[in-house]
Amino acid sequence: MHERSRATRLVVEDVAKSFTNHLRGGIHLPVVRNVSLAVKAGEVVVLGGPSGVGKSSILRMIYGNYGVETGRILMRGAADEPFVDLATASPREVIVLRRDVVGHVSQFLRAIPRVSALDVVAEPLLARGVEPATARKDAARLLERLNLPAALYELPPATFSGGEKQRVNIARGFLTDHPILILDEPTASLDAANRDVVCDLIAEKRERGVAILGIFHDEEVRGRIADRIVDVSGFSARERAA
Ligand SMILES: Nc1ncnc2c1ncn2[C@@H]1O[C@H](COP(=O)(O)OP(=O)(O)OP(=O)(O)O)[C@@H](O)[C@H]1O
Repeated sequence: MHERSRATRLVVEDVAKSFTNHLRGGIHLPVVRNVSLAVKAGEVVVLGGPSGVGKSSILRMIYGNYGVETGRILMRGAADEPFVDLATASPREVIVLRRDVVGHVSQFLRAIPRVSALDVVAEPLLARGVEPATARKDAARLLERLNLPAALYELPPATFSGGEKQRVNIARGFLTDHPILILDEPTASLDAANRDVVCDLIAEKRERGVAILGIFHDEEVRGRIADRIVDVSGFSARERAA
C-alpha cells in the first residue's frame, strides 16, 4: 500500500484494466495491472512510458470515464475530508467529485454546438454557483492570458484551429480551483509561447496546493513542471516483445 500523509489527495491502489472487444469474438486485451501511485497537494506527477502502455487509460479511470476492473482510486479535497473511492462511486457521486474535487483537461475539446467559447470556459464556474457576469469576466481574463483573440470569445469553438480549441479547453480546466487536476497532454497542439503560459498556470496551481497528475510528451515541459515521473511500463500487463 502507498504511504499516505495529510497532504495526500489522490491514491491509486492496485488498479488493473483490460479491454474486451465483443465485436471481435471477445478478444481480451490486458493493458495495466498493479497500478499504484499517490499524489500530494502541491505536487506535479507525470506519467511516462512508451506509446500504448496505458497512460491515458489510467487518467481516464481516475476521471471516471473508464470503469476500474480491480483496485481502488481514492481521492479527497482536503486533509480533513474522508477519501472517496471513485472505483466504486455511484454516477451521482462521480458528478459531485468532478464538480468539487477533481478537474480535468482532455486532449481534445468536445465543443457544444452554438455555445460561445466564453460560455464553454465559464460553465464549470456557473455549475458551482458563481454569478454569470463574474464567471464570464474570469473566463475572459484567462482566455486573454492564453492569447486567444478577443474576436473569438463570442463564437462557438467548433470552427477554431486545433491550438485555439485546446486553449479554450485549458482555460475551462484551469478556471476552477479543484484540489486535484488531471491533465492529458494539454500542451500537445500549442506553440512555444502558449506552452510557456500553460507551464506558468501549472506552477501557480502547484503553489496553491493542487495535486496534479498528467501526461506530457514534450521533454522540455516535463523538465519544467514534473516533481516526479512514474513510468507506466512497470505496470504493463502485456508480454514484452522479445
Ligand atoms: N476504449 C478502448 N477500447 C479498447 N482498447 C483500448 C481502449 N482505450 C485504450 N485501449 C487500448 O489500451 C492500450 C493503452 O492505450 P492508452 O491510450 O492508455 O495508451 P497511452 O500510453 O496513453 O498511449 P499514447 O502515448 O500513444 O497516447 C492501447 O493498446 C489501446 O489500444
